[in-house]
Amino acid sequence: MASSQPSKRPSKVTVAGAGGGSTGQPVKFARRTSSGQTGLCPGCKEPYKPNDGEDDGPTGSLSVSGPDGKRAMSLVRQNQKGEFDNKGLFNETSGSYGIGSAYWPPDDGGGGGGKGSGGGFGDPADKPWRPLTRRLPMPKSIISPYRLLIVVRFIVLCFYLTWRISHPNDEAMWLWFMSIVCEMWFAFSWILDQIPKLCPVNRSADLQLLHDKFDTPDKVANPEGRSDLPGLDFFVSTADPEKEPPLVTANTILSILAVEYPVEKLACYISDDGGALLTFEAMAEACSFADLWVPFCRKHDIEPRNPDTYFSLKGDPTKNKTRMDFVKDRRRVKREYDEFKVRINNLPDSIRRRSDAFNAREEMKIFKSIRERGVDPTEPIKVKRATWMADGTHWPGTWTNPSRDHAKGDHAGILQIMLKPPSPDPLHGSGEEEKRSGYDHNKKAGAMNALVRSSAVLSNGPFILNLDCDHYIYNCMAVREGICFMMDRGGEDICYIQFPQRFEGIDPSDRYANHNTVFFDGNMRALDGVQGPFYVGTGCMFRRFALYEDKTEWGDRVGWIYGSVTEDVVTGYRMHNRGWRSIYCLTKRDAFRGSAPINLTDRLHQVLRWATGSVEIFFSRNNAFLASKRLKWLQRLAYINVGVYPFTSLFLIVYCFLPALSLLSGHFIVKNLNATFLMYLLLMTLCLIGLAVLEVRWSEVSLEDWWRNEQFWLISGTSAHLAAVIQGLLKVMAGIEISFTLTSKAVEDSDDAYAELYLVKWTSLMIPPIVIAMINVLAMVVAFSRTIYSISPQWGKFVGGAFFSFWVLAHFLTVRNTSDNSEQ
Ligand SMILES: O=c1ccn([C@@H]2O[C@H](COP(=O)(O)OP(=O)(O)O[C@H]3O[C@H](CO)[C@@H](O)[C@H](O)[C@H]3O)[C@@H](O)[C@H]2O)c(=O)[nH]1
Ligand SMILES: [Mn+2]
Repeated sequence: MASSQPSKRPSKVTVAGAGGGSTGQPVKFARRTSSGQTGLCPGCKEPYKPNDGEDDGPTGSLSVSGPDGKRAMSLVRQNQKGEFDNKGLFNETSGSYGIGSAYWPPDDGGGGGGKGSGGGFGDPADKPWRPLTRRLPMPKSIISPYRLLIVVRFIVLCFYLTWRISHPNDEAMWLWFMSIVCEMWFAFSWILDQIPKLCPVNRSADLQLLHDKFDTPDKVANPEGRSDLPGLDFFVSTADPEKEPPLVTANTILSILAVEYPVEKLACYISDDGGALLTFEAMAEACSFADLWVPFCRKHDIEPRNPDTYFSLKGDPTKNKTRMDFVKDRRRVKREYDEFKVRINNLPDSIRRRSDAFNAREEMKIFKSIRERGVDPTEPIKVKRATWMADGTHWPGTWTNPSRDHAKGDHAGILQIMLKPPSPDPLHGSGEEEKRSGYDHNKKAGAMNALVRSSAVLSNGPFILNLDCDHYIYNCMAVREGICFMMDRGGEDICYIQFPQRFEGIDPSDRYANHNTVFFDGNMRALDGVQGPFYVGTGCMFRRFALYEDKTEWGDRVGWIYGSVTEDVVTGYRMHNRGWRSIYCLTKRDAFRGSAPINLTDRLHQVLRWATGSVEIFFSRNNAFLASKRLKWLQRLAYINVGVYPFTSLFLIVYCFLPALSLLSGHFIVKNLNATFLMYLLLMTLCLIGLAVLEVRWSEVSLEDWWRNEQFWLISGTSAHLAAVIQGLLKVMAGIEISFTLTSKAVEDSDDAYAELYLVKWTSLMIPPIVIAMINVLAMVVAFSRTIYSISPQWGKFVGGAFFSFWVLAHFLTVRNTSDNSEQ
C-alpha cells in the first residue's frame, strides 16, 4: 500500500487560508487536469505507465495531455485596438472576459465583416453565418388548445367560486366556509403554477458546428489544431464520507476528467465540507486512476465515463467496438478499477493504522525527551492524537494543535493542489490569495463560493459547471451543448445553463415521484420560454462573470447566496432579478445522472428541506413580490410560486378532512347536490383532464409519472410542507436555525435492488397522511352503515361524501408496476 508509507516523492501540498468557518471544516481540493504528471500528493499511488504494452493509434493515444503545454488564453485577453487579428484567431479572441462575445469579431474587422458573415473565428468569409443553437417552438396543435383550455378553466373557476360564495350552505355554515376558503386558495395556487407554463419551448444545439468553429485545425491560423473552446471549471461538492461514499465522489471525478473537452481547458475542483482525510485520499487515488481511465475512454469512445456504471452495464461490451485491442484494454482497465475499489475500501483502515504508527512514534519521542530531562517517567504524558497524511505531516483537518484561526469550526479553508496542470505557466499566486477571512461557511453555498475564489487564481475558466458529488456525467458531449448556448450570438446575457436532473436506482413505478419529471420536463421547460429555468443546485453551467461583481458582497449579492437551505433557487433568482436570462438544456441522452432517496422517510426529509428553503425565501428579501422590474412578469409569478407553495399545505390538510367531516355530520360543502354544482364539477374535471393530457404531450412526461406527481403532491403537501411552514415560522420568529440534512447516497448491498424502498424508518412526518387516510376510511364505513340502517336514507349525500373521500384516498393508493426491468 503506497498510502501507508510516507511518500518519498516531493509533495507540493498547498495549504491556504480561505473563509473562516463557523460550523464545519471546509477543505477544498483543487485539481487541474492531468498531463500524466502525478505523484504530487501524499496518498497517491505510483503513476500508471500509460503506454505500457499498448499501441498508440493516431487518435487513440493513451496520453491525456493537451496537444502542447501552452494554455490557450481564450476569452481572457482583450484586443485593445478592437482589431480583428487574423493570425491569432485560435488562440486569442477579441471578446471581453466571459461575456460570451468570445468569438464575435467586431464588424469592422478583417474577417469579412457584415452581419451575415461574422460567423466566428476560423470561418471563411464566404461561408454563411449559422447559429449554434435553435429555439424550437412547441407544435401548435398541442400548445394552442392547451392555452385555450387554461383560459376556459380560469373562466369556469371564476364562475364556480362566485356561485359558491353566493350560495352558502346555511345548514352547515362551518363546512361551507372552510371549504370555500380552501378552494379560493387552491384557485390562487393553480394560477401561480399554471400561468408561467403558457409558452414552453424546446431547443437544440449544433455540436458539429461548434466543432467546426472551435476545434478544427487550420493550416494558416491553427496548424497544431489547438482548440479554441473556452476554459471550463468543474465544481464538485461533498460533505460527509459516511453519507456520500468517497467511491461515489471518485466516480464523479473520473467522469469529469474523461469528458470530451480539451484537457488544457478543463479544471476540476472538489469541496469537502466534511474535511475528511478519507475523502482527500480517495480523490488522490482517483486522480491516479484517471491516468488509465481517461485515455481508455477517449480511445474506445466509452460511455458513460463513470467506471462503476460502465463496468456494471448489462449487455455486450464489445458492441460497436471495432478496435482490435479493445478487449485487452478493457480487461486491463477493469482489473485496475477493481484494485482501485479495493484500495478505496481499505483507506479507512490504512489511515487508521498509519496514524497509530505515527502517533506511537510521537509518543516515543516525547517520552524520550522527558526521560532525558529527568522528569518522573511515571507521570502520565498527554500526547495529542492526530490524523497523519502519508508524507508524515498532520492532516490539516484534524485540528490537533488549535491556534487562532486554525481550530475546528473556526479556521481557514484548506486548498490542496493535487496534480500539476498541463500548463507550464506558473500558477499565479496559488494559495496566497485564498486568505480571506470573515466569510461564513454557509453550507453548500459557502463551499461553492470558496471554489469560485480559489479557481479564480488557478484556472479562472470563464465557465463553471457545478455538480453534487453523486451526479456524474452520463453524456460526455453534453457540456459542449451548454457551451454552444453560451457562445452563440446573443448569448452574452445568459447567466447559466441548467441541465435537467436525472436519477438512477429509483423503483420502476417511481412511487414517490423521485424523478420529478413534471417539474423537470414541464415547469422548467416552460420557464425556458420566459426568462429561463430555476437553478436547481446541480448540473448547471455558469458564466463566471455573472457570479462576480463586487468582491465585498459574497453570499449576499454575489456568488452563491447564503441564508437558505436551498441556496440554489435563491442564487438563480438573484441573477434573473438583475436581468440575466438562463437556458434549459435538455440533451437527448441524459447529460448527468445522480441518485435520489427512494424510501419514503428520506424522500419526505428532502422535500421538507426544499419546502423549508421556500418558506425562508418567502420571509426574506428574496421574496419575488419585492423583485426588480428586470424580472419578467411570468418569471416573477413562477418565483412567487416557489415561495408560496408550502403554504398550500395549511389549506390542503383542512380540505382532506372535509370529506370525513361531511360523511360523519351528514352535511356537505354545498346545501344539496343540484344540477348547477354537478355541472361545474363536471366542467372543471374535464378541463383538468384535458390540461393534463395536453401537458403530458408537450412535456413528454408519461401519464403515470404525472399521476405519481399528483399523489406525492398530496402526501408531501399534508406532511413535509406543513412541517416546513412551521419550521420556517420558527426561524423567522424565534431565530431557530434549520440544518441541512444530507441525503444518503450509500447503497446497501442487497439482493433486491429496491430494498430501500420498503425500509420504514419512522418519522413524525408520516403522521398526517396516515391519519387522513384512516379517518376517511373510517368515516366512509360509519356513514355507509348509518345510511343503510337509517329510516330515510340520504344516499345522495353519502355518495357525494364518499366520492370526495375517495378522491383523497386515491392519492395514497399505489399500484405497483410489474415491469421491473424497465430501468436502465
Ligand atoms: O453543508 C453542506 C451541505 C451539502 N453540501 C452538498 O450539497 C449537495 C446536495 O446535497 P443532497 O443531500 O444530495 O441534497 P439533495 O436534496 O439531493 O440536493 C438538491 O437540493 C439541494 C438544495 O437543497 C441542492 O444544493 C442540490 O444541488 C440539489 O441536487 C451534496 O453534493 C452535498 O455534498 C455541501 O457541500 N455542504
Ligand atoms: Mn442529491
